[in-house]
Amino acid sequence: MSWLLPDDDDDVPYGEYADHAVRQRPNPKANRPRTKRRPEHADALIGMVTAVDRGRYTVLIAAGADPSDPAERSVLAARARELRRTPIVIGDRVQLVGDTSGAEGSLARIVALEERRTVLRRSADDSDRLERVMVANADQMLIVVAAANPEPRVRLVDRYLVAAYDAGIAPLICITKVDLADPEPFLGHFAALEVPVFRSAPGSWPLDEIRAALAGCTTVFVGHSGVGKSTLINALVPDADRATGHVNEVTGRGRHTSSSSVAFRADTPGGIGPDGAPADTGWVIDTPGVRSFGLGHVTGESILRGFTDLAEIIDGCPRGCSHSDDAPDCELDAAIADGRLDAAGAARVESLRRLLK
Ligand SMILES: Nc1nc2c(ncn2[C@@H]2O[C@H](COP(=O)(O)OP(=O)(O)OP(=O)(O)O)[C@@H](O)[C@H]2O)c(=O)[nH]1
Ligand SMILES: [Zn+2]
Repeated sequence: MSWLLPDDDDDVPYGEYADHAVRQRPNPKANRPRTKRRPEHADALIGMVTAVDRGRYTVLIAAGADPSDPAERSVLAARARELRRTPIVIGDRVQLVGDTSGAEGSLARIVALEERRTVLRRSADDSDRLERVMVANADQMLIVVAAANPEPRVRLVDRYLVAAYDAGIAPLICITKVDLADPEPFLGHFAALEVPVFRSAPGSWPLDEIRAALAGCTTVFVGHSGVGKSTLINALVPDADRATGHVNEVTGRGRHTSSSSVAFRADTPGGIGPDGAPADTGWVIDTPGVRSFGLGHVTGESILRGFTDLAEIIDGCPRGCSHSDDAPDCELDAAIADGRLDAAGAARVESLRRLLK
């Protein structure tokens, strides 16, 4: 598929993602008892990667995960040689052996990767079919966009939405700086998608609403530099200490004030997780390296995953239908014409077609 030019801004190189560009396929062996597959790692502990820095992984071992030491702790780890070509990213669940005490100077070893629930990917640019894994196991993507300064762009938000739908991650939008401009005309472009929207301004930050949405989930925050993403994360996670920058008056861009992806635990007091169980925390993943996504690896099929409500109609399309405006005999057109889709449904088709372009 074709895409407009990728974003104009300077992206940090993705050294930390550049391990090896392979699509992770569900591992058919993942459900077998671990002892059968890797007898030598039968007593491995499972932890979650919360930070990656030059070949060293910070892995959180949850309270109770280790019968011999039930305390929660962060452990520094290196990857085992056999995993050399496997990308390990923030959010990955990994098996750890070796010194998992987390003591000063200790180093554990990552010997295996658990199956991923979701994978957020990017390509270097839109013509690149190779993909890099950016974040694993995120449930949601919070797209942070400013009502002004920098000026919001529909196309950029569309691109984030495409990346989210492709990954099987539910999108949310937080529009900041609504003190500077009326956000509604911009938000109108996304109304048909029914993405939850939070409106934010100094003094009226929608922190309680955002916390409620974060509870029990892993949410990756994305946004153009200068939109106020770090300001928001600092408010949600007081000890995150994300550096906030200033928007350059001339270019409207922010400085790249933070440079590595990190997962933070946000308190979500009284929250309810997606499974209906009480959840007093949620994970926030900040991705400063991601100013734009190369979407060369994305297919129309994968975007359609975000439009399950249209799936039944699309089943009636001719084989190989692109579902675009000019696709002959696309069933979506028929459904609009005969009233199976109402005005809201038609608007949703229009949004889908914009994303498919
Ligand atoms: N007027 C207004 N300014 C805001 C708002 N939110 C953040 N800012 C300001 O916008 C500037 C950029 O905010 P940051 O939080 O550093 O933006 P960022 O998206 O994290 O940018 P990078 O750190 O470059 O990735 C700072 O000067 C903030 O104080 C808002 O709701 N209204
Ligand atoms: Zn079609």
